[in-house]
Amino acid sequence: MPTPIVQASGLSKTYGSGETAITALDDVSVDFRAGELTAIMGPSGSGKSTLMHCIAGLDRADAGTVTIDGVEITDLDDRHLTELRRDRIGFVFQAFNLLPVLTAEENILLPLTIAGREPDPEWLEQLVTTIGLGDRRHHRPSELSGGQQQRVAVARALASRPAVVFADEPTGNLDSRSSDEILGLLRHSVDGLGQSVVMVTHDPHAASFADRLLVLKDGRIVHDGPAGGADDVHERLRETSDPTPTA
Ligand SMILES: Nc1ncnc2c1ncn2[C@@H]1O[C@H](COP(=O)(O)OP(=O)(O)OP(=O)(O)O)[C@@H](O)[C@H]1O
Repeated sequence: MPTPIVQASGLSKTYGSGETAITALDDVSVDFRAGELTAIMGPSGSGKSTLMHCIAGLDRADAGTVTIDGVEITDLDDRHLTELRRDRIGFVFQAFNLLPVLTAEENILLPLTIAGREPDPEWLEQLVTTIGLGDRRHHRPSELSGGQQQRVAVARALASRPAVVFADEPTGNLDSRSSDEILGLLRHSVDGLGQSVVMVTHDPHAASFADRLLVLKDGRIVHDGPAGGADDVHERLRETSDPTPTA
């Protein structure tokens, strides 16, 4: 078995203290393999964002360890953690977070520009071709549709050829057609470009694009298996939800 690209072990995180304390993560251990698209689902408040933020080095867990691409991030100081995030991790959020004064292509290159790194021209061309913007690569975000803006955000996340891309509700702001384009793009980034993606979503249809489905509940993983189709995802969510109260 190849070494996982992300390994999390014994992650726990509690917000607040005393009677009002909330356990957002309760001793979670999970590995993410390279070359896979994983969907993380679960009810509101089940700990999805907290898990993603802790494994992506955006937040620190109270206990446990996280290793990304062979580097244990738990021990890194803030400066090295920032560098690792910049160089080895791609992020896609629900809000596209593009800089309005830059063109699409400049936005894609921004993380490399900030890092003082030269883009790999072949990779850049492949990305721009993949997101299918054509001449619009020189347009500003305000001149692009929401779906096009998110395609730019996906290309930006992939620009540094990261070890892993974390996507938090990447289709939350999009209509169904644009959503499918973004999900197809994330799928292609895995199948065609050899990338690894971990995606938080509320949408069973979005999760059906994944290879693997994790379901969280009360800060614990209650299901881990192949994603299957949207009906299978619905069924896994039903199985892991609270039983309907019978009065
Ligand atoms: N900064 C915070 N301060 C206090 N409690 C928090 C904080 N962030 C999250 N929580 C709590 O931790 C628990 C897990 O939150 P988290 O945002 O990880 O859940 P989620 O599954 O991503 O929810 P959603 O689907 O609504 O985004 C929730 O009970 C939430 O209220």
